[in-house]
Formats: sequence, structure tokens, C-alpha cells
Amino acid sequence: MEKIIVRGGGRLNGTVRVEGAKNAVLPILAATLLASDGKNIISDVPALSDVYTINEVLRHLNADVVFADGQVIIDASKELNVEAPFEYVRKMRASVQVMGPLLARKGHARIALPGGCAIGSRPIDQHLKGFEAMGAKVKVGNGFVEAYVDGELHGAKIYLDFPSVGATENIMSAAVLANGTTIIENAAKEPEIVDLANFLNAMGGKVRGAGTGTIRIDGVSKLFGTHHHVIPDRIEAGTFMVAAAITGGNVLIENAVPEHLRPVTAKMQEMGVTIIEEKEGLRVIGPDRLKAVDIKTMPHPGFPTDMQAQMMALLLKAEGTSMITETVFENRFMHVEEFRRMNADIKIEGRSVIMNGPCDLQGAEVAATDLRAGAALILAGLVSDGYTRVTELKHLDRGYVNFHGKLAALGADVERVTEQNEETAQTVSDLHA
Ligand SMILES: CC(=O)N[C@H]1[C@@H](OP(=O)(O)OP(=O)(O)OC[C@H]2O[C@@H](n3ccc(=O)[nH]c3=O)[C@H](O)[C@@H]2O)O[C@H](CO)[C@@H](O)[C@@H]1O
Ligand SMILES: C=C(OP(=O)(O)O)C(=O)O
Repeated sequence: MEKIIVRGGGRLNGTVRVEGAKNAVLPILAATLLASDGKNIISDVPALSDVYTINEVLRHLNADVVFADGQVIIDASKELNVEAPFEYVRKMRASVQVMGPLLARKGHARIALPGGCAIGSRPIDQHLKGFEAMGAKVKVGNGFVEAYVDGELHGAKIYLDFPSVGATENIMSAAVLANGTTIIENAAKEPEIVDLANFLNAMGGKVRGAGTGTIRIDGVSKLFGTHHHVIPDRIEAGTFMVAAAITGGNVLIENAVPEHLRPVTAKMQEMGVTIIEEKEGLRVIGPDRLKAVDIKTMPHPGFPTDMQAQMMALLLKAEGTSMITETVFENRFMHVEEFRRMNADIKIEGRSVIMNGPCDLQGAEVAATDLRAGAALILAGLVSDGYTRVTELKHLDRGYVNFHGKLAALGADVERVTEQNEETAQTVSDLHA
């Protein structure tokens, strides 16, 4: 079993560069299936396990996919298969994003039902409601959801019950090849939606209003391969912002887009963190004393749920009582028990978590219960007494490229080890002290 071992102490200093955004690249790679003519070249693609998984799904669907040096080249011009089996969807829920493109291109898609995951039940009813409004018949059975249309999808007016990121993307990617105009109301406004819309338009699509609550898509008859650069990952950037702040360090986060990070920046400034916009990105300087704040996760431009666990780590070191309320996912507090194992004064009350800080955190063996929880536990380990050992790294690898290596380059005492060399790693670390 692999572990990341962190020893607390020391301020982080230096420069770190963020990768292309996981949550932008996954729907974009899925949408490459829409191009029946020419190759798509996607640049700034992070080497994440989720990217390898979506590439496998695309290959299974009969696209040619080559991934090297941060670039994916996809040729989806051959006859496509229509089925995404459970072995992929189980590993990564975002596999469901191939449904809209397949339905638009082939009139048929059969996708294994994603099921629940560590952060909640995560149904896809809003995706399916959109496909049905566009004329698809949907049936669920034998662990699959299947959608098909006689002839072509047609444009429709779709009001989402909740501004779901995945549903907005899936419906947008289906509507781009539909006959007529589709309007998505109460659409998600995340920067990743805008990136997908830009990609669809570069392939020849007609999408307007992405980034607002109303998106209008005028269907076209064919899409062509193009070259697209993925936006920087605002969640990876935010995670390193916390790393700088929690250690009282001074870190330049290159490639961070300030507008994408406003809700995170605003809360960190309230806590007393200095954030400076520089030409290359954001400089984050941690204070000696952090102030307690309350946070509520919300769809964009509210505070992102994907930064909730990392901010929880930061608030454990703030002076006073803080509260985080999670409104996006029903069960995204699995890391609370792990923080408690690190001596955090923390409790769950309904959909909120209350922390009394600053806590004297102690190193412990803890499990990454999900992707962001893994990052948050490592961040807490940076300021804990002694060694923190974080297991279940498969979650972390879904969303962070070389997380421990990037932290080590900023001066953190952190190593990634397999069980057999754990003892040696600890000795080496002691020698470095
Ligand atoms: C690959 C990717 O981009 N993942 C992101 C995406 O996930 P994802 O696209 O799954 O998130 P959604 O915005 O769809 O989900 C938000 C909430 O809506 C609910 N819901 C969603 C769809 C639906 O049909 N029915 C329904 O009830 C979900 O259960 C959840 O409680 O946005 C989330 C919210 O910002 C982020 O945390 C994820 O990192
Ligand atoms: C929840 C996340 O991703 P996914 O939707 O892919 O599970 C995340 O990136 O924090």
C-alpha cells in the first residue's frame, strides 16, 4: 500500500505551477466524440488517473486516442460504439459525460449507472430530463441507463431544478448537434462550463451565454476537430493557496486565474491571508494568526464545494469558532472523523461542521476518504506535530498531479512511499531535520 508521509513544521516558500483543470478536461474529452471530421488536439491536459480513465472510455467507444506530453489527440471519425460499461463508470462518475455526445452523434447511448460515491448519492435525473425534453426515450434497467432517439434530437427549453454542472455540460454537448435551438435555464455558471462552450464553438458549434444562468445552443449539423487549451485548475490553485496560508508561507501560484478564484480569495482575505495578483498568477502570504470565518458552499460564483475540505484544514488553525455548511453534496464530511484522529476540535451538526481553533493538530494515520479529503489531510499534516500518514491515495491521484512532489519543492517535509520503504523514508526524513 502507498502512503504519503508528512512531517509538520516549516513555512512553504517558492513557486508552484497549476495544471489544466480536471473538471474542464473531462467533459471536453467526452465532447471530442462529437467531431465526425478531423482530429481534436487538447493541450494542457493533466496526467491524472481520471484522464487515463476517460481516454480508456473513448478508446472503448472506438475513438483513436494518443496522450503524450500534456496533449491528447483524438480521432473520433470512425463508427462509434454506444456503450460505456461499469468498469469505467465505477472508477469515475464523469464517464457519464459521454452520454450527451453519443446521443447527439449516434442517436443512442447506453451507460452503466454511476451509483453513489463517497460524497453522496449523486443522481443524474437532471441530465436525463434534458435528453427527454430533446426527444430521447430513456430507460433504466440491469444497471444501465439507455437513451435513444428516432431520427434526431430536437431543440428544447430545459429548466434545471438545480444548476448541476454535469447536467448543464451533458445537455449542452447533446444540444450542439440537435435540430433547432435549446435553451438551458438555471444553468450552472462554473468556469469549466465556459471552457466546454468555447471548445464546442471552436468545433463549429453555436453556444451563447455560457457562464450565465441561461445558455442558448443553436444546433448545427456537423462538428470538426480543433485545437483547444484547457483552463488552469482553480481547485488545485486553491489547494496550494491553503498550503501557503496554513504554513504562514509565501508562495506564488503560477497560472492561477484570479477571476475563477474570487470566492476562495475573499474568504482567505477575511481570515487575514494576504493575496496579491501578479502577472504570473497569485501570490499568497500566510499571516501569523488566522481569523475564524463561516463558509457555505454554493454553486459558482459561490464558495466551491471542491475547496470545502481544504478550507476546513485551514480553519482548524484559525483562532475562534468557525462553521462550514455544505449545501451542494449531501454527505461530504467524511474527512471530519479523520481530522478528529489528528486531535481536531470539530463536530458535525446536520449539514454544518463546527470547529474551535486553533487546534493542536497531531500527526496520525488517516485515510483519504475522497479526492479533496486526501489533499486536506496532507495540508493539515503540514502543521501537525509529528508524522501524518495518508492512505487511500487512489482518490488523490484522480485530481492532483505529483501533489507531494510539488509540496516538497516548496520546502515541505513530505514523501510518498510504499509500505516496504516506509521505515527508510522516515529515517531519511529524520536525517534531513
Ligand atoms: C467532473 C466534475 O466536473 N465534477 C464536479 C461537478 O460534479 P457534478 O457534475 O457531478 O456535480 P453537480 O453540479 O451535477 O451536482 C451537484 C448536486 O446536484 C445533485 N444532482 C446533480 C445532477 C442531477 O441530475 N441530479 C442531482 O440531484 C448532485 O447529487 C449534487 O448534490 O460539479 C461539482 C459541483 O461543483 C463538483 O464538486 C465536482 O468536482
Ligand atoms: C468531486 C470531485 O470530482 P468528481 O465529480 O469527478 O467526483 C472533485 O473534483 O472534487
